[in-house]
Amino acid sequence: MESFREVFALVSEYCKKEISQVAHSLWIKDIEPVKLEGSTAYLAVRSEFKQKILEEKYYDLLTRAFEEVMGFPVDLVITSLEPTKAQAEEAVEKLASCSPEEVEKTTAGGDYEYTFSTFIVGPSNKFAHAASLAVATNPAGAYNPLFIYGGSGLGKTHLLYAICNEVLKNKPETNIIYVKGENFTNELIEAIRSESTAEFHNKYRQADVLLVDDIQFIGGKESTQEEFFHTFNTLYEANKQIVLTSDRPPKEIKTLEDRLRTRFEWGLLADVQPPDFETRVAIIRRKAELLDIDIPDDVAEYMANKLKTNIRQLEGAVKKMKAYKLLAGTPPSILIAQNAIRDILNDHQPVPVTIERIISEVARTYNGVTPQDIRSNKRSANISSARQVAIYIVREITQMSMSAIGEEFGGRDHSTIVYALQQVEKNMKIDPRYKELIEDITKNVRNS
Ligand SMILES: Nc1ncnc2c1ncn2[C@@H]1O[C@H](COP(=O)(O)OP(=O)(O)OP(=O)(O)O)[C@@H](O)[C@H]1O
Repeated sequence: MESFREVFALVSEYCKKEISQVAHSLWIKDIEPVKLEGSTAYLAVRSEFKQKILEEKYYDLLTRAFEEVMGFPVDLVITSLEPTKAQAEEAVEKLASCSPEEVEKTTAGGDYEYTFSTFIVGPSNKFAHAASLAVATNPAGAYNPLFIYGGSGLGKTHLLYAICNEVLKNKPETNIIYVKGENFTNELIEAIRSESTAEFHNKYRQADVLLVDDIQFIGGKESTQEEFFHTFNTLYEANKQIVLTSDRPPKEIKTLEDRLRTRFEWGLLADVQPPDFETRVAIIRRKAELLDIDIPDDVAEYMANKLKTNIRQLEGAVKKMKAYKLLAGTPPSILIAQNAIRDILNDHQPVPVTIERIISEVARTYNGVTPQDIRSNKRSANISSARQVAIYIVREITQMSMSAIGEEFGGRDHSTIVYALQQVEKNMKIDPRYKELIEDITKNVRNS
């Protein structure tokens, strides 16, 4: 028996080289080598789900690995065992440290479409929902533009896609363009670089419905705002529907040009707020249904009490419960919910903002300046100014030491960094627009 364990250790090693580490630790590592009878190898796993995955996805790999190790072809028989309590506890422990991507893999197939029918309506979002539905059933005939704003994970993107799906259902030939504010900027930069701005204009100005997610990202970016202004006017005058989302209302996007701000306010502003308790419970039930898992009422209520501000987190917790059930064989309970919620809250700690992100956000704001320019020694006024702003924001957000910042910006010394910080602080005092620009870039970096 011991020797079969040793054989399997080699098989496992072989597999490790062939697949990702995550896949290996999730599917192969815990396989129990039961016995070898003649040329048949018996393996056991702790759930039917794992057994199914192994049979469907890893059977060939395991067969190859056995043949490689044993020197002759081997038949595989994979069975599933009910987990013992200790095994279940161990699995819970292991799952607690799974990344969202790993959990995502185990719940793959539970995806649903972002439509109005999968959107749960409650007091916190009923206005935005009604406005979106009106726009979807009667594009450019209800509210134009529709501007939806609110915190992260509260359903703005879901509503945009729901509009898109509904419009296409009623009129499949509609030319709908969905774009993220950040990508609109990137595409424009690319179009300018490759001298294809005419195509860029045409693409956006031919939309029947234009949906822009996270429009706040165009704030402070001159040519993007200019371009968007003309796109907006063309579409609006041609009676085409425009829907925008943002993490804040137009008046709070400080670096948005006034002419855009007023246009964004021409139609309807609709906010989405964090859902109340009943809506949270309803969302958990609906997500559980979509993922085909039973969550008892007391467990759903417990979860709704703990996760209050972000629907993405509620959804994540339901997915975790499903993963626990599939991988560890443990059905939803308050205990399991506690684990799932702890993971979710840990997973959603703000991701450390990287210097890369700050530099590219600053570069996007300064026309004609690239991230490479910011890190370089070039001294043109525009580049130096962008570099100073990047240095200031890096210091603000990361609290890194001056010399560490100097290293990041092409080996500059401590005094150069101090000088940059002083310059930015001085400019912020004398120029309110400059100050707003810096505040907006900082917000964008933090919220992205
Ligand atoms: N009312 C709702 N009913 C059902 N699911 C919802 C609801 N609101 C949000 N969700 C789900 O929560 C998740 C996050 O929603 P979404 O991506 O739309 O948020 P967002 O407001 O666009 O967030 P961000 O600003 O961070 O992009 C999605 O999976 C979405 O389906």
